[in-house]
Amino acid sequence: MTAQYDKTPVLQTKNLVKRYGSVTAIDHADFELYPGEILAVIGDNGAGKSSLIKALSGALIPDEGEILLDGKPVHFSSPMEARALGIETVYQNLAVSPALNIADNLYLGRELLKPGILGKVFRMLDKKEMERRAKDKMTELGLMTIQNISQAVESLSGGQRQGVAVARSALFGSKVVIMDEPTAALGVKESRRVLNLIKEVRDRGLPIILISHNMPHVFEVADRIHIHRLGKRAAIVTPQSHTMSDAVAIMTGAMEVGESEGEAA
Ligand SMILES: Nc1ncnc2c1ncn2[C@@H]1O[C@H](COP(=O)(O)OP(=O)(O)OP(=O)(O)O)[C@@H](O)[C@H]1O
Repeated sequence: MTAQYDKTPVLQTKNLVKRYGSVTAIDHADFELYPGEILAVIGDNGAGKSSLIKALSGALIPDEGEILLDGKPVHFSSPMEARALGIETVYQNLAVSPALNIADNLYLGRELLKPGILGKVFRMLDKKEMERRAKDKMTELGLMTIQNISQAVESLSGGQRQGVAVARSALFGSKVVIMDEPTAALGVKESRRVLNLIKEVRDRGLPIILISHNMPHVFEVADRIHIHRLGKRAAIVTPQSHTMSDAVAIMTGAMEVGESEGEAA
């Protein structure tokens, strides 16, 4: 799926504000994610990226401003509420349970149950169906180098674990997948796999917000790059319009991007 910038943004903020005492972590921030794109969010430490992403994933309640999903205002008071509307987040510290197997991890907290014989009270886990669907999703994403769906996650490499977390987000995220530093803890080869996986998820129709400090990774996979500075968007650039050093200069305030260039926030 190619990016559709003429459509209504899938996820958007208008004038979003979050203050912690005297610190304004989100300062009237505007943000747009369009269908079919990988949007990278970059910024210096403390620029407010995490706060913005937390607001979009329901982990933080903003003080002011609006969040719109498919053009309609939404109010999340917990990550569960955002998830219920199709916004899945893959956190940096990987919410996978090492002792459980791959299929169980994919369905953790959202287990499938067998139709109840004794009504809804004593329903059993539908292990077979969970394994079947997990296998389908892992195969679809090209992740079935992981041989056995009932393999414990603790026996997987860091990249494979990240793959399980990404597969889970692709399985349940019906609107948006947010990935927070997905390659931060990975080696070169494993990062490559995860980057390919991110592109695969985008190509299958789910837009992605990628938060990363890794400029080469950002410039490799992003369709657009949202540069955050001092609590709000400083610019939108693309890997074609700007270099990595331009992006760093915009992040630090050494370069300003003017409206006339048509790329400014
Ligand atoms: N829970 C909190 N309480 C008080 N201040 C906070 C809290 N969370 C964030 N901040 C402050 O808000 C500002 C933005 O922080 P945030 O973590 O969103 O930035 P970031 O761009 O994600 O940084 P990093 O790249 O270092 O993770 C910082 O000044 C930070 O100290």
